[in-house]
Amino acid sequence: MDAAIAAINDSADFLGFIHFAKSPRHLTLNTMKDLISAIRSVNATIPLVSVVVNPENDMLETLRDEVKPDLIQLHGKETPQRVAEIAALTNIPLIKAISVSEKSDLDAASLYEPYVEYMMFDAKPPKTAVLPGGLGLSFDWTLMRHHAAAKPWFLAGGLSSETVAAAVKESGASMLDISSGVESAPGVKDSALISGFLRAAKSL
Ligand SMILES: O=C(O)c1ccccc1N[C@@H]1O[C@H](COP(=O)(O)O)[C@@H](O)[C@H]1O
Repeated sequence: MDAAIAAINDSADFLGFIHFAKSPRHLTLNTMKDLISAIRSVNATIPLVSVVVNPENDMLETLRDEVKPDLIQLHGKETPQRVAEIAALTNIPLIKAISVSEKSDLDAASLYEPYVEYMMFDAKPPKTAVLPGGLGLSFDWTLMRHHAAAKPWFLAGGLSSETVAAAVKESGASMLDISSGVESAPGVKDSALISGFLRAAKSL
């Protein structure tokens, strides 16, 4: 909660919460529900995002009916058809994350755009990685330069207050997403790092 308050005080535009058991940032749906409710009692307007990976319908129904985030971020290998189903099932605006290591990884993005509010482009994890994101890995940001997008998109992966200026310059991103770059240890958000990142990003 302290990190969320720090981010709100430093004018973050979104807050995200991870539901993925293998992650050091994992929150149960009950904990996420309580946290979302607590944050809404101090700030009713900041959009709150539940981050999930290849979710089953029963979990999505719990998100929709109990957790009630403003957005759901899909950070797995969901196909465009599955994203369409999730949009219809939840009626909650979606963010679809795409893993990128080369230009051709961007080709599929347009297939998702009819069903989502935002796209996200994150570094492709190594095959051996346990997590699909949150690894602090970046990709060649210049790949985004000529990407023709019909929906607004976030740049994610390996961002920090040190890298953000180059990331924005090279990618042309206007929306950024950060996780491990504002942590003092895996899963431990650091208010000073959050402030430093938001100051650096908003000064660009
Ligand atoms: O952070 C995690 O543990 C995680 C687990 C499962 C799916 C996504 C996850 N993180 C997301 O990955 C990107 C980039 O993170 P980073 O800045 O490179 O650490 C971001 O959207 C996280 O929310």
